[in-house]
Amino acid sequence: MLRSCTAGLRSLWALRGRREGAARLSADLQPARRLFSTEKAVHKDWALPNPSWSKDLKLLFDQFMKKCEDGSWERLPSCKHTCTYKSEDFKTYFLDPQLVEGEGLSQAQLFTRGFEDGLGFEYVIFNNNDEKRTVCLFQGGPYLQGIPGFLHGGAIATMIDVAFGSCAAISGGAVMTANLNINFKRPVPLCSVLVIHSQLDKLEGRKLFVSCNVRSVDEKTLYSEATGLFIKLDPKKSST
Ligand SMILES: CCCCCCCCCCCCCCCC(=O)SCCNC(=O)CCNC(=O)[C@H](O)C(C)(C)COP(=O)(O)OP(=O)(O)OC[C@H]1O[C@@H](n2cnc3c(N)ncnc32)[C@H](O)[C@@H]1OP(=O)(O)O
Repeated sequence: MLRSCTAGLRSLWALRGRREGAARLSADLQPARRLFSTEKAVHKDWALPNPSWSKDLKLLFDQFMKKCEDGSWERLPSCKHTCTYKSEDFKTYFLDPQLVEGEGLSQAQLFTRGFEDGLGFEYVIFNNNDEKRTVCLFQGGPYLQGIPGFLHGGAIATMIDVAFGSCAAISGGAVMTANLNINFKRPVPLCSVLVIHSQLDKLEGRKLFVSCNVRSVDEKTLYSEATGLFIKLDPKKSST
């Protein structure tokens, strides 16, 4: 497995630079764009297949895109730079403009999108609004290694947080993680594809309780289970 990962690494480096092409604006993005209302049309969407995606990831992606056809599911676009966090919604809560658009932040980018193709976090999230749940398809690349040959627990936690964040934001708007609890049940082989099923369990005032399980592509292996608490930011409170 590691050998194929290393071989993949060589071809991945060859792909450097390809991702900075023109923005892809396809019709299937339109429903999800409602969440990202302040996004400029020029931002590239990273939650789309690239040559580093494994056959398994592409297959699952296609299956979920089919589910989007009747409108029950939607694919969430993903930006590398600030379109999510610089949204007007978040500015409301961070009254000090330095925090969201200070000069020192010109290089800021979303942590999970900061790697070259295939080396770090490759993922896409699909949302089912009626059922208040999301499915995140995630391929963890070689730069996310923890113990040799396996994904770092922090990388898994990060992906769970992102999946939870999306699930909670759909119901709560501008939310932040207050608590995460993860049970790591099996080590995850590096470069494998994971399916993270998240759901909103309870909404209690500003508190959104979410849970998820992390499984293999064939759903037979349960790698992790987690719960989280997200808090809808209160416009009357400044978070600074
Ligand atoms: C519209 C835009 C869409 C955008 C589309 C986004 C797509 C998304 C994709 C990316 C997704 C990335 C996902 C990364 C997400 C982070 O990485 S966020 C960064 C990590 N988190 C933080 O830094 C948060 C730090 N903590 C804080 O700032 C504050 O504690 C919080 C969470 C904002 C809450 O503060 P607060 O608003 O003052 O709330 P507070 O009154 O203290 O508590 C409210 C209630 O929650 C309870 N509570 C608060 N904290 C806890 C806790 N830890 N445990 C238990 N209960 C708690 C309180 O007891 C209280 O309960 P009640 O008394 O109401 O019953």
